Amino acid sequence: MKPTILVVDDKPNMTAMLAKVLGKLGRVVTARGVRSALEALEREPITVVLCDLRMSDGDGLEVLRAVRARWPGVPFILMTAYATVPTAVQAMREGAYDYVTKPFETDALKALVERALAQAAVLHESHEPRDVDGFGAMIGRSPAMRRVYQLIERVAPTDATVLILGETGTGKELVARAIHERSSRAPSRLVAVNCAAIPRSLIESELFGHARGSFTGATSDRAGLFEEAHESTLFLDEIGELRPTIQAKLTRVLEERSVRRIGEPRERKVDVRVIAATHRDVRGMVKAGSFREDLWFRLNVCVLELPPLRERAEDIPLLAQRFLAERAPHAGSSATRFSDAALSALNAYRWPGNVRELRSAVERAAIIETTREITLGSLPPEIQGGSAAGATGARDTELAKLTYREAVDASRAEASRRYLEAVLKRFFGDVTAAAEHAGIERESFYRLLRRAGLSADEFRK
Ligand SMILES: Nc1ncnc2c1ncn2[C@@H]1O[C@H](COP(=O)(O)OP(=O)(O)OP(=O)(O)O)[C@@H](O)[C@H]1O
Repeated sequence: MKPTILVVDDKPNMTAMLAKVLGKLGRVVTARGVRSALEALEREPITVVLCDLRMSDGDGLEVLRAVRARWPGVPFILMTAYATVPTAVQAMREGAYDYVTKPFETDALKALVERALAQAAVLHESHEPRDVDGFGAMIGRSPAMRRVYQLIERVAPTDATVLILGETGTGKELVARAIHERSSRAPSRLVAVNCAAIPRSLIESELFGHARGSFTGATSDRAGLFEEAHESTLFLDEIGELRPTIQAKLTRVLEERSVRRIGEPRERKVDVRVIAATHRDVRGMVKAGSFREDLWFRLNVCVLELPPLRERAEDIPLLAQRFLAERAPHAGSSATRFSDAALSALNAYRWPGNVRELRSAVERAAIIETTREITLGSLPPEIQGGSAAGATGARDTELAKLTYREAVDASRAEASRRYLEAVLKRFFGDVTAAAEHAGIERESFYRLLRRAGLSADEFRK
């Protein structure tokens, strides 16, 4: 549902200007005074109110009081001249979301309204969640996931920058796609980039583009991903991996809404909605000085946190069942359900690789299993855990059910995971050092980690 912004001012040129500026963020409804503002609030659902203080038929504070009393979830922003700032402070005490002093910068006002819209989305989330099993490609019916779905619905139609936080494999990319698909930018392709997978020396040119000859290897002019995502959405995954210099440049692009290719003096306007994601603790990084505070302020307009799978264990059987139903036919398996022991092992496991790890565990089990029921023995050893049936003896009989190729592939995957864990442990989660030691490119190392459902973070603690 598109958010509705109510703009209240008795000067027609002001309402017209604001309607134009805020039109990108949602539907704008205008009112010329206190009475017509209250009528609009009665008439239709309003998401955010932006209201002048002094109007010919009364005072903005009257509107504020009515909003606080009857629509308490609707953020209220007061517009005021410098001379009346004490009244604005009074308005804040009475529960206004914020105030702006006239004359104001339109960009700053837009950013403020965006924040208020995001706040309205968060408040809305506390309303009764609908009873659903999933949302688009996302599966899950836990209250935590239903809140995520509601937030997606609320922020999608706004142009607000969104930051998605969550451990590896929690579905950050799925969320980014869901937001894009529900936005007015959906007809254009979402441009996605994993910042950790691009070599450090290339990331600046990859994002912002370059002019021919601007560095060795720049043999032709090249547009960056920001330009490629013009009029669409740019998904910046693993944003916590960006170096401070790139963070600074990114902040500037978000502020100015224009990019400068490396080696080019001119600015190019871009209309891009940014959705960023990271599995890192950015708040901690800001405190530690490794993530720029100004970029954090730009990104935290709307923060969407995805819970780790172990904190929404009620979703595990549902996810496992769906993944099995999807996979079994392709794997030539007749398995349609899980044994009780297998289900309780799935429920008890910690899932450091979250949904991605669950999906690959189920897919692997579907290949191994020859009966109609996935048994404990078909699950990866770390998931079988300490349970007696999961002891090595049982594994050999399971192994014997496989073809040679399946058995070797499964052991290779296991050996790879054990090796990755061991080197990450040795280098305390420092991927660059671990990859160098392993003799593998950093990007390939990340790919292997993903495949194994591992996160370097686990080893940093
Ligand atoms: N709620 C969910 N329902 C169904 N599938 C999911 C869900 N969450 C994640 N997945 C699946 O898990 C895998 C990982 O998801 P995704 O790539 O979105 O995670 P991520 O958080 O972006 O991971 P990373 O931080 O490693 O990039 C994908 O195969 C995705 O389809």
